[in-house]
Amino acid sequence: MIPYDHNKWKDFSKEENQKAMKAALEKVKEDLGKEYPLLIDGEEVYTSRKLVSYNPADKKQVVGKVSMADKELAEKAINSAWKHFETWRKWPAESRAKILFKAAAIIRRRRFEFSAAMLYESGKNWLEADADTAEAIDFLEYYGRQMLELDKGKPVISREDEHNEYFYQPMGVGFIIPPWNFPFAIMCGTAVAALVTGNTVLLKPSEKAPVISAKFVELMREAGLPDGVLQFIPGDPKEIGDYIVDHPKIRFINFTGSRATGTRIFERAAKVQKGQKWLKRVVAEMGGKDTIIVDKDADLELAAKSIVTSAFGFSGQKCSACSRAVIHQDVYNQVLERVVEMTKELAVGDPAEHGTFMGPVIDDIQFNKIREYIEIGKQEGKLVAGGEADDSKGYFIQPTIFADVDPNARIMKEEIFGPVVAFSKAKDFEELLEIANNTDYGLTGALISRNREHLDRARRDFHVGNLYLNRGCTGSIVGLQPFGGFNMSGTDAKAGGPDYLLNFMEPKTVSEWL
Ligand SMILES: NC(=O)c1ccc[n+]([C@@H]2O[C@H](COP(=O)([O-])OP(=O)(O)OC[C@H]3O[C@@H](n4cnc5c(N)ncnc54)[C@H](O)[C@@H]3O)[C@@H](O)[C@H]2O)c1
Ligand SMILES: N[C@@H](CCC=O)C(=O)O
Repeated sequence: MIPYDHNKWKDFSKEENQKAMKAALEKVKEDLGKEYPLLIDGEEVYTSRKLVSYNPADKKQVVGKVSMADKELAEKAINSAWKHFETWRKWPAESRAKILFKAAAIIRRRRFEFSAAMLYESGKNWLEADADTAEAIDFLEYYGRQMLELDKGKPVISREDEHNEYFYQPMGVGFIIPPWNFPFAIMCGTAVAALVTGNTVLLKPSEKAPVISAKFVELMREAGLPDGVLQFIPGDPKEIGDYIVDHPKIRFINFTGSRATGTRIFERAAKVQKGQKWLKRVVAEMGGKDTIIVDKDADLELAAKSIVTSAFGFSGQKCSACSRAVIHQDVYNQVLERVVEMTKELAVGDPAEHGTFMGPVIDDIQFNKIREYIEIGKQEGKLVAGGEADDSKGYFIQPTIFADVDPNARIMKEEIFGPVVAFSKAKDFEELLEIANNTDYGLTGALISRNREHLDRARRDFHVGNLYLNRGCTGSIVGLQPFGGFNMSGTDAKAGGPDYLLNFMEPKTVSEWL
């Protein structure tokens, strides 16, 4: 087998890629408004209640309608998943991995189509959508190979008359709860990690991006995933979320999303329910309040570029987004001016247009929340760019910068999840680090510096799960930068890393007296 290699992003300066993307956007347009079923026990189920998915760049355009599960259907899905666990867990690891490799191959052949579907549903621009599709392929290829390795177990010591073994086995039925912002990559990665390890799962997609999940389910079936292994149960999280999390027959939960939902799930899952025979395992990857710090001797052009791309890529709707820029006082004005200059050049508009840097935010809820934070920002700092918002057609917010913000201000501490970055000044490197570490979170961060001693200090003392030196703080790649954060950013499961699959397996020791 060829070794794992990260899928390179498409170069949209090439005419062939531009043509392919335009053709895919036209093709996918024909599918807009289509209805998608649930998948329970291998059967497609259409229900009368639907999640209606709208294009955030054109809120009248319906992307698709996805059937909704209720508690009764969720119960059916749990029972079916246990039934099929009995066969799936015995499949050879290699056969399970081959389904992932096949799925990756199908996506590669239809790459632009998946990206186009995501663009309509989530408002990602061409490059962000392509990177999301590439990451989904990476997860499939990487986890498939990781499983083949894990299947060998780990060596333990035997004795003369005693043979000892240590290996990993699947756990049972898992509940997969992805966010909407990496609607393909994270949804696919969190699901297939649990599947390739031999578990059966219930996948409840985000209500804000159910269509791309429905397409993923079609894809996995096409790739040969047997019936009943993946139960697809979109629905209202308020109606079925707690019910499934609390259910005594759920063995583990793989959640990615906000701190509020993650901590709720973590607490509820800790309670042992009547009839429950295990302690539930919970992976909860949550939010961030990520900082780029700039040292006095830094490459200032690199600093400005890193801040702009990390703060405003995909309208700041990444858990890794730079929402705080903390700059050494000696270079503060220069960096701020350059960032404002670059920001004013960003193309904001319809993501379907080639060349758009920033599309809309996902929906009215996020739109209103971000606008509220912009108002708070006006009290807490000096608005030096953006601040305007327009929801007449889609949910557009201009890239926004606040200067001279106190390190303890709300916009410096709370996750906004939108195109808003706050600037603070620090007197020396100690203070840069101190401010960087002053939130409840600990997901990503970056230091721009030419000082080797400071780079080494940051490596040890900048308390984030993903630290970047002399580059921006977004854009982790499967197998290259395993991803996950400290503190209130979650359980640090490190998606796309060599330890991730262990979250969905239990190690077993077998000792035989000879
Ligand atoms: N750390 C990471 O790797 C990572 C990656 C992507 C996004 N995020 C974070 O995710 C958040 C944005 O995503 P979001 O808006 O989809 O988050 P969210 O918490 O609103 O929703 C996440 C998922 O949880 C579900 N959910 C909501 N209530 C539930 C309940 N009671 N029981 C079960 N499921 C429930 C939702 O339907 C959705 O599928 C941000 O905070 C972002 O930082 C983190
Ligand atoms: N892994 C992504 C962030 C995922 C969260 O939104 C990045 O590194 O930018």
